Amino acid sequence: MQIAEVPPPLEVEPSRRIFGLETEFGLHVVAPGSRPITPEEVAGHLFHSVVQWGRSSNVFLTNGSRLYIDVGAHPEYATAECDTIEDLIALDKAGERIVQDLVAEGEQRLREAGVDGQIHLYKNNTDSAGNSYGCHENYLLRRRADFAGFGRQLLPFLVTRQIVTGAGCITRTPEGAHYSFSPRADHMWEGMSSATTRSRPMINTRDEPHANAELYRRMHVIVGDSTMAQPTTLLKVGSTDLVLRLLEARVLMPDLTLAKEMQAIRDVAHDLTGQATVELADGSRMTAVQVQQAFLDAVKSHVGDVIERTDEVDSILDLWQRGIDAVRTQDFSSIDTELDWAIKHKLLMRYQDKLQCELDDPRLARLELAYHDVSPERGLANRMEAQGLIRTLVSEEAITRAKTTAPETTRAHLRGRFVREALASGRDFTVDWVHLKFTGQESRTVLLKDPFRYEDERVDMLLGTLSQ
Ligand SMILES: Nc1ncnc2c1ncn2[C@@H]1O[C@H](COP(=O)(O)OP(=O)(O)OP(=O)(O)O)[C@@H](O)[C@H]1O
Ligand SMILES: [Mg+2]
Repeated sequence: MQIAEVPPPLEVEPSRRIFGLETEFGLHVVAPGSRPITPEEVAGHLFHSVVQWGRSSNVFLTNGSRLYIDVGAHPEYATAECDTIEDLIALDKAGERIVQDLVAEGEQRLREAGVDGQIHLYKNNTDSAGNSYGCHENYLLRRRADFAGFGRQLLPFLVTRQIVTGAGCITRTPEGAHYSFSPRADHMWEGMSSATTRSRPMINTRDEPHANAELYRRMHVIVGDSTMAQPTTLLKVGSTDLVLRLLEARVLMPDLTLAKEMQAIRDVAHDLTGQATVELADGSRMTAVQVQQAFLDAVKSHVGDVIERTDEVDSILDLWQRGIDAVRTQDFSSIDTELDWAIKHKLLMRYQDKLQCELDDPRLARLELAYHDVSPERGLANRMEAQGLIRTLVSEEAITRAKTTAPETTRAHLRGRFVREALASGRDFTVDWVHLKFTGQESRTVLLKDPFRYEDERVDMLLGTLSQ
């Protein structure tokens, strides 16, 4: 394999970061009276058109993102590298639209195969069989960072951030049902490790930076819930980014190391009052509200020095504080159009009241599921957004553009251009996060080790060969 010479990395401001979100979607068919049908068969029909143009069920799109079928027949969409949270939200929402666009043809092909059914795609974290699937967050870090130390300091933050950024869920137990902050919390097995399947950790430490490994690492956070409401995504990624910025600047942070992370994440999830305490390594106890407030205070005290004040930083801090206050005061009205768990809680309480039923009533379970349906018509979150009941941060035009166009200020721009022009030319090609190549012996592989570089002569030359 010939590899074109790699240019030196760009000098970028230390505050610039690359973000990416990976989402696994739940796939479900409603086909009463039909023959048995496996998830693999449904996934095959759903991805038929993708395989037609991409010759694989694992493709990169013109928006720089990756779309594929993961184990367990879950469609997965991994956003392209973004260097702003606004781009990330637009690309994340674009992913919902992209998978939903496959549904009509998938249903048509199902009918041809003798199954008259509706395909539903859910951006949620558990299925009815109790399996859990995730939304993974990726944050670029500088290599000199003390990765393990950062992870340890980040864990108390990740364990407790669910009180603001959780998706909310009805938890059923032998003693009855209750509402919890996070559907993902019960499915985490350990704090940090390099395995995702065997023992599901909150931070995956596998060292695969998808970038120049001498300069960068990728923090792969797998404890988060999939978020529907755009402000929840902003807060989830934005607050984590701000805490990482403090760690990178090595400012003194309170030591909130937890004694038992797994116990803590479950206790916090199941206590909507925010009063349950977690045990710290030094034997003291704090509530989740106090832990989150300590992180928020640390961040606030460095706005103006370590953290540059921007409108976005202000809106993250404002929502973060309102979220904590809502749990502390048990008055959720100031966040119930912005934070998923509170939006869903309000919706479910209203229907429970109307139906005069218990919380474990199947009609409420259906409502909860419908919240996560990515269909614009059937999905409740989407319909609530359209009615102004859920706040949005990016325009529908920006989301539509993000379905086909990559962010302009990261490596994804080069990948998007390459995929677009290669598809138009009909030449076979292979692409991943760091490589671009036309298939064939004579073609060079372009190695894109710098995720911040969005212009590159080698890519121009490679694409120039198309017109020769
Ligand atoms: N250098 C980087 N820093 C941070 N995020 C990155 C970087 N390069 C790529 N990403 C993001 O990481 C995510 C990678 O998703 P993908 O599902 O392909 O990866 P993976 O976690 O490596 O693998 P898998 O899911 O197959 O185990 C994407 O969202 C992408 O935008
Ligand atoms: Mg992945």
